[in-house]
Amino acid sequence: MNFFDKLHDNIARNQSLLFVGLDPNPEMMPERYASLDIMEGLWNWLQFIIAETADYVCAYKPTFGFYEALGIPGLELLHKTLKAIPSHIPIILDAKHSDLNTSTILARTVFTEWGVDAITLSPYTGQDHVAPFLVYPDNAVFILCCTSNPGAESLQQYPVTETPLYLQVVKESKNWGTPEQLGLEVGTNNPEVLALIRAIAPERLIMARSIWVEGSNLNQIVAAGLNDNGTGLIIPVPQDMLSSPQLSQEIAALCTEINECKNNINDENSTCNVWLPDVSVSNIHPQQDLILQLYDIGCIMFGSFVQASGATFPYYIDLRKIISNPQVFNQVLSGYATILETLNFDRIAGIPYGSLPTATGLALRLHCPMIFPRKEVKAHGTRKVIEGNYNPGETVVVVDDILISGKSVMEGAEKLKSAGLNVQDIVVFIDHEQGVKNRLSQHGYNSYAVLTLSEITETLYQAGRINEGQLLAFKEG
Ligand SMILES: O=P(O)(O)OC[C@H]1O[C@H](OP(=O)(O)OP(=O)(O)O)[C@H](O)[C@@H]1O
Ligand SMILES: O=C(O)c1cc(=O)[nH]c(=O)[nH]1
Repeated sequence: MNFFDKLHDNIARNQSLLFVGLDPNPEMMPERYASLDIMEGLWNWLQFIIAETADYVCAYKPTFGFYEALGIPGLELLHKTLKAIPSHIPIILDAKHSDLNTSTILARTVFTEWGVDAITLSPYTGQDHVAPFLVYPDNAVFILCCTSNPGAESLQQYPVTETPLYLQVVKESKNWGTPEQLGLEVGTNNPEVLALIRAIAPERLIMARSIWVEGSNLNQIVAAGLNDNGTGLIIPVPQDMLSSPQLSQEIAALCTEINECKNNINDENSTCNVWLPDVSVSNIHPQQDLILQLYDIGCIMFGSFVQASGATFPYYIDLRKIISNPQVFNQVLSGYATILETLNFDRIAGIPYGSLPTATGLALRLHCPMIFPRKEVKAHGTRKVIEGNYNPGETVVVVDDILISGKSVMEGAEKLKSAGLNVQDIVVFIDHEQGVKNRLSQHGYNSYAVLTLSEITETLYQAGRINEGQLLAFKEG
């Protein structure tokens, strides 16, 4: 089970948004363990914390640095601790790792050997450093975008008047991984900061930190951090509580308090206008995150472009770029897969060249053989029109990236039909609309699209990515 599902199962099972830090910090170890050898004292304390809290948490978060600081016995203690955590509870290793050369090996070690579910990472070394952790589909990362350290403010808030760096980190990191694989670590007790981040990242899981300082308003923090569905936020148990001999009673009470707070907010939908930024959250498209990422990686361009049909449009949609962004590519494949799973077929055919990587990805994801009709037949070699093996009479689903006039998919489908294959269903990522589906239907094809061009343009407009003039350019095509 992937991290996201495991976390949500546990939130539901324990009715808790709380996560507990499992930190063998000798300075915080309660007096009652002081007579023991230090490693034994820390181990007893950690076991006590797990036993007392396992029914009240959604996740555990061991901090790597505390274990490292104890040397070899510390690493042994980490392994014992990881093993002692009940297997249904997800583990977030707090490593804030950002050492480029070691990412690949550390990702493999923590995810495949240590059984860690998620890890915290620093963003400063960019996607290059995060990507090695995201090749494990069942695991996740939390990107540190903001801390409560006073000394960090001059960096985080820079430049004060425009988008401060911490919000830029949020925007940028959204391009690195899917909402299921990439969450945000947010250290603040300021609900305004949390609300600004939530407005930019409505779909991301937020791991709150540093909220338990004097004067914090729990209700405002929870209201600012929850997403539109009243979820998407996990909250730390205060460090002091973990030293208490009555830990289970105290954490149960805190859990109840947070749930009451959450339920009241969700019931009243009482997000407070005083600190909610002026961002419209109504009518958010379920694929908003993906649409914005496609725009941000340059798949949607403005300018005078000649189309395959010979017409000139004031824009061009270039979905070929997705292959260079594995996270985006993966989400695009999921969009297609949701439709393909409802259809019956023996093989998948991609339309060259743009859709060959997509068809390949889908063939691998759905464990289905692939073929493709060639664009041009070679004058050497086998001179085949269709590449790949197939048997006449089989049913083929055709996959292409975009329907503009529908000419390319129909030509491809005709080649497949000439070889004795049945083609009825055509699945594309974007339907340019303008009646092309009807045209395909008149030729006997059912067509399905993950997104329509108008859904994309409306979403980009609402999110402020394109202006009115650009919106009109799309509408008037
Ligand atoms: O509906 P249509 O009017 O046919 O336009 C859409 C087609 O155009 C593009 O391919 P293109 O011809 O640019 O070739 P490529 O994929 O090889 O780059 C795109 O990949 C579609 O297949
Ligand atoms: O050739 C076209 O018409 C065309 C292809 C494509 O990928 N995107 C687009 O906007 N037009």
